[in-house]
Amino acid sequence: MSDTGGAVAEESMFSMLDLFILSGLGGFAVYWFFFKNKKQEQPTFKKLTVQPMTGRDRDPSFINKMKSSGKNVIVFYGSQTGTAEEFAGRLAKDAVGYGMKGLVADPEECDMDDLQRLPEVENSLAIFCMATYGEGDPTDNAQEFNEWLQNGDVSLEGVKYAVFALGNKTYEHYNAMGKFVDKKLEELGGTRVIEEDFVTWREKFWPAVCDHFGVQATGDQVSIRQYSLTTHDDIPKEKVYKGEIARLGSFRNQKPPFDAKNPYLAPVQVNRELHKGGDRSCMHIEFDITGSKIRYEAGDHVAVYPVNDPEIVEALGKRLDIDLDTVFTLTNVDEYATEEKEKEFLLQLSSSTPEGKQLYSDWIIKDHRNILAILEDLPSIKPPLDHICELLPNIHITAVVIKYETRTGRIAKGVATNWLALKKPENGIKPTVPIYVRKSQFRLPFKANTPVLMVGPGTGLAPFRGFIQERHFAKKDAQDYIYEDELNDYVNDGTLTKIHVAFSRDQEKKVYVQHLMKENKTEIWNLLENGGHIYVCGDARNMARDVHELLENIIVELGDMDKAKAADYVKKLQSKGRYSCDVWS
Ligand SMILES: Cc1cc2nc3c(=O)[nH]c(=O)nc-3n(C[C@H](O)[C@H](O)[C@H](O)COP(=O)(O)O)c2cc1C
Repeated sequence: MSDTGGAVAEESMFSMLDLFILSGLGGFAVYWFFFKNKKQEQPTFKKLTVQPMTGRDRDPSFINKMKSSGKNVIVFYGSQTGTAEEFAGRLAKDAVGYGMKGLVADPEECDMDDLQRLPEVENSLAIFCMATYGEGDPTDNAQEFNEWLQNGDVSLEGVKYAVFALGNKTYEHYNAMGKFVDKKLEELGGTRVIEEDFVTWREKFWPAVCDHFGVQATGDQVSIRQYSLTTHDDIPKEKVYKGEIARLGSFRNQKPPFDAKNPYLAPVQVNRELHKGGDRSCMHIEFDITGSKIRYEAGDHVAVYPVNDPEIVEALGKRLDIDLDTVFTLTNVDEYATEEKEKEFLLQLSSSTPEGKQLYSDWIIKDHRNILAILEDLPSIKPPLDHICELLPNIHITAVVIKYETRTGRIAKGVATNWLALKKPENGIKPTVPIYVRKSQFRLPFKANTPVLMVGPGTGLAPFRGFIQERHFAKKDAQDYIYEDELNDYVNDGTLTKIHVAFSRDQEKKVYVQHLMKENKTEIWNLLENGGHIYVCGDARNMARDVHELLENIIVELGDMDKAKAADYVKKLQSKGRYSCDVWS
């Protein structure tokens, strides 16, 4: 196979769709690689069930685990918000259709030195589903693996691997982590190659595995669903998970250290509106972390685990005739659609053909159909409850309350923000929210008097408040002018030299940060030449790109350089930590 270039796609609702049938969907920008050597040996193919390896049955030797459970495919994931983890689960399940046995593993819970021993398992294959964050950084659970690869003093001779990278094209360091893992594994001994979006990738992947091992697929159209429902009415309430992330009872019995798998139930101290009118809402929320031993530094990220809108959950239960208090465990199922037409439609929707991708983009993405909307519009579809639970959307954090009308006339609401909006302290009672803190590279320069330029439209202002407060301590139109009084105070006391505000939502005069930067180009150039730092926070898709382009243009004009030299100048700023971006799309 060869590298075909150009991965695709936007953020999506991938998780919902596969729900009904098939192999994945075009949804994520995916970059993948695969080995190319052909071997003749025959693997032993048996039927299997896939079990995730969790912290509870922790044996850091995944080789022992593979041997004892008879698995020959191990799928590692580097995941922050669950997408890569979900992909890993799907790939491990896929293996069934090809008579192989799959195991999902979190690199953080494994001794990665064991990778050298993979050839001890007959016909073995390691797949890596890796997401990228920040400035090409690994996810939290892949940090150690990243360092292990960087040290790179092992031989992976004989290790067959495939890397499947998850990312988003709007970021400069597109799929950096996946690319790095692939490159490193190859340097250490492995091989591969192909690059595609997930739908196409998955279709080509398993035939390629069969080809590699010189065997044939079973030919059966294996349903992706592995599990059916067994309900229980004899399990005591305290033995049932009620939203805890990993440890049963961890919400009742809170123990530090707090992290992604053990979030802290932080009391909401303040929840107030920042906009001074209009119908948009931007929340300011303060969590009390006293006594939690959580360390927060300006620039770090706070992650929140929200709960789904009870109205949607209730409607889903009703639509599927499910008692939502059911306690259940899982084992295998088949088809869900009884109407042949609806089945055909879903098959087309999830196919890798251009028409399938177009339909997906139109019917799912542009119409903003969530799980409930899909089920409402395709009445013959009856997936089991456990599958729905597996596929509920992941968490995204923003302080602007998301609510809009879709093309089908439904009101779509952001899960996290609408849930958070209700978390208001009242009469001395503070509602709690499961959170954890993720360290970031977004930091003020060490020297307190280094000049800095901070570009942060909208909620991009958030980390800068932390920065300004830090400096403040060291020193000892608009409806959406958020934190106006606070910022003016900082100008008055000299913590900030200047504030330029742009109101892009102003109907008459739309001003963007880019315009203001252009107007103040001399000031920016002087700041750069005097060792200043630039920070950009907020929208990655347009704003951060435009700002980058604009910086280069300012340098071309005032630094009297050609475009290539200016680009170089900016690269140097980045590598010296003088130009940092914390952006999202
Ligand atoms: C704050 C943030 C930063 C990101 N940075 C990058 C990046 O630098 N490069 C990239 O290719 N994708 C980037 N992404 C996209 C994610 O890698 C992508 O959404 C991925 O599917 C997330 O996988 P996960 O849910 O398993 O964590 C970023 C996403 C967020 C929310």
